[in-house]
Amino acid sequence: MKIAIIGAGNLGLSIAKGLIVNNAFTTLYLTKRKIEELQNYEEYSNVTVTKDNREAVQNSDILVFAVQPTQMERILEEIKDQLTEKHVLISTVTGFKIAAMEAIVGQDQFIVRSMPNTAIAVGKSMTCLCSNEKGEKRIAIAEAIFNRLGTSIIIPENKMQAATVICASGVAFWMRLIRATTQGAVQLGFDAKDAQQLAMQTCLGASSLLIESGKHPEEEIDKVTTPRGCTIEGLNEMEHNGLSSSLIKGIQASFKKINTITID
Ligand SMILES: NC(=O)C1=CN([C@@H]2O[C@H](COP(=O)(O)OP(=O)(O)OC[C@H]3O[C@@H](n4cnc5c(N)ncnc54)[C@H](O)[C@@H]3O)[C@@H](O)[C@H]2O)C=CC1
Ligand SMILES: O=C(O)[C@@H]1CCC=N1
Repeated sequence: MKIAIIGAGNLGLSIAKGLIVNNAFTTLYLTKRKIEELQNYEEYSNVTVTKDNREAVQNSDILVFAVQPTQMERILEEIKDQLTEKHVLISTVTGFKIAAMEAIVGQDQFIVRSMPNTAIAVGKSMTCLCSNEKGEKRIAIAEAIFNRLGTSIIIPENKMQAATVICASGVAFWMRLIRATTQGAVQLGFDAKDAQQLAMQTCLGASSLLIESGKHPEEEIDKVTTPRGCTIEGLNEMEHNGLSSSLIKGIQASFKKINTITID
């Protein structure tokens, strides 16, 4: 596959790392305004680093757009006359709807909207996908890419905003929970390194239990909470202080914010 990542910033480079580690491309173009920051990638013989989006589009089939929402319109305008039947456009751009892309490049393009997360760098992204009508014929290509770099599901476009919060912002939410657990472990006497390892691996174990068993979290919680034991004591104290409520309110705030970020 000849892939171009238009906008090799935080997410674009995470995708590039995942593609490189998994050897999942024939050629890879990385574009960015300040390409000096991408020097490390020039050592790969099949990776090209350039400021020239048009060169990247001309020499690639799969175009992954990973620019800020306010940059997307200009970039689509810049490359639209180069699009041919070989191209599949995969946008990761938050809040930028398929109709807005079609308004610029036309409906007769294979358009996929995706919402991956930065765990794509280590092949563990939860990615949500949807497409325009024409894109339905090639969404399988996007699925193949994202399944190689994690797990993907196809959802209706009207759920992409929610998917952004849960999957993309979600990485930051879980990181903060791991960080807070680490701080607690340090207070209980572990050094910082051990504390983080305990927090990370316990998080991975909890998640793996659910993924492999298909069970509800409360069923697993019941197995841990000894009556009158320390776990229920801690859990109830957390809930009295608003743990679940705080998370849910944060998710709502994040969701509402997306309505404004293409306008700022
Ligand atoms: N960071 C994340 O975890 C996620 C981000 N997203 C979305 O992906 C998009 C990118 O996000 P980030 O990587 O965080 O942003 P970023 O700001 O780190 O990356 C954007 C990149 O685009 C480059 N760029 C700007 N104008 C350009 C142009 N004309 N041609 C080529 N490159 C250009 C910038 O130099 C920058 O490196 C955003 O729309 C964001 O909402 C979606 C899911 C997760
Ligand atoms: O924070 C943001 O706006 C972007 C979208 C999801 C992750 N990062």
